[in-house]
Amino acid sequence: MIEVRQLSRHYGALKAVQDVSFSIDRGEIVGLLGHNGAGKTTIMKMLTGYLEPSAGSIQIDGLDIAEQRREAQRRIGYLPENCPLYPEMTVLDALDYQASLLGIPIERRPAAIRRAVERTELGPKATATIGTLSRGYRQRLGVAQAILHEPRILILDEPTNGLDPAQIQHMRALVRELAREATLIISTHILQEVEAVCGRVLIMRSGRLALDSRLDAIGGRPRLLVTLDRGPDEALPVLSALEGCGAVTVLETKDGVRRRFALETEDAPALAPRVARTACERGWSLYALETERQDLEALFGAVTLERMEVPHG
Ligand SMILES: Nc1ncnc2c1ncn2[C@@H]1O[C@H](COP(=O)(O)OP(=O)(O)OP(=O)(O)O)[C@@H](O)[C@H]1O
Repeated sequence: MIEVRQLSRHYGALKAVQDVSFSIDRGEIVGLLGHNGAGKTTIMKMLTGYLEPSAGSIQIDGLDIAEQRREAQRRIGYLPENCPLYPEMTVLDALDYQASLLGIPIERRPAAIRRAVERTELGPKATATIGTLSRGYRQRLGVAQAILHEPRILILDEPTNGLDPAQIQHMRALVRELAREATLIISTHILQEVEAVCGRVLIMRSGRLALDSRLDAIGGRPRLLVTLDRGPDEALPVLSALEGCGAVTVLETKDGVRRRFALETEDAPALAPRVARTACERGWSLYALETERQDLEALFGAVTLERMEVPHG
């Protein structure tokens, strides 16, 4: 659905985006993650046809954005980072104006506007002037403008930026709702944003794509963490002998009584009940039994650890 090949964009000597390639299938929700200045907005502007790449190609639904820009843009809805809105217009006027810019025929506009208002729950503010809206409602209006023409691809730049926690919850619910009918790319520097709504993450670092991974693949195979009231001398031989258990590592001693062990295994859900049964049979106290997963935060930290300067020249 989206094919990006060796995309680069330079601003003078500054290499804002360098040699980035990825493809996105229909129905995916992809988080584009990176520190400030990593190149996220530059990529989004190129995907939406508002900025020309210095090198590389972008295909949207099989259309080359350099050659069939208008056609490709018709398939895309875009919420820019600072969505420009006219404060003196009402919500309905703004949507009507946007519908005309999008080329929606006049007879189809009322239905398109009604549907966008319903989906973004803007009904109570439909006749309010934009200048009186809260930040949350303005963002919803930005999204409503982006979905008026029912695009197959939605690109949202920092959709929860500046929202309060309740507004963030609402925006996330809206994003999930929108994803039922469209492919979504969401740019953010907030990890929780990606974990809350995305199935896949692209991490940018200094203009380059540092990681492209499905979220459920992050962290690899989880270890089983076991907290017992037994020391390594007693527990290690028993745990290591359990069916399906690989190497066992002693992690730490908790309060002098509880010990934590990490069990490597191909199948943590199958090993967990064996550990519980064995502890019970031996009269050990089992304080905790949990699977370990390297989370996105750890990964993001590792991938973006070196905050490299954007190279010049
Ligand atoms: N029009 C421009 N002219 C010159 N440099 C620019 C321009 N737009 C962006 N840059 C620079 O390109 C780099 C990438 O910027 P970009 O806005 O794409 O990053 P970002 O990841 O979206 O950051 P943020 O999270 O802060 O929005 C930055 O160093 C930025 O200063």
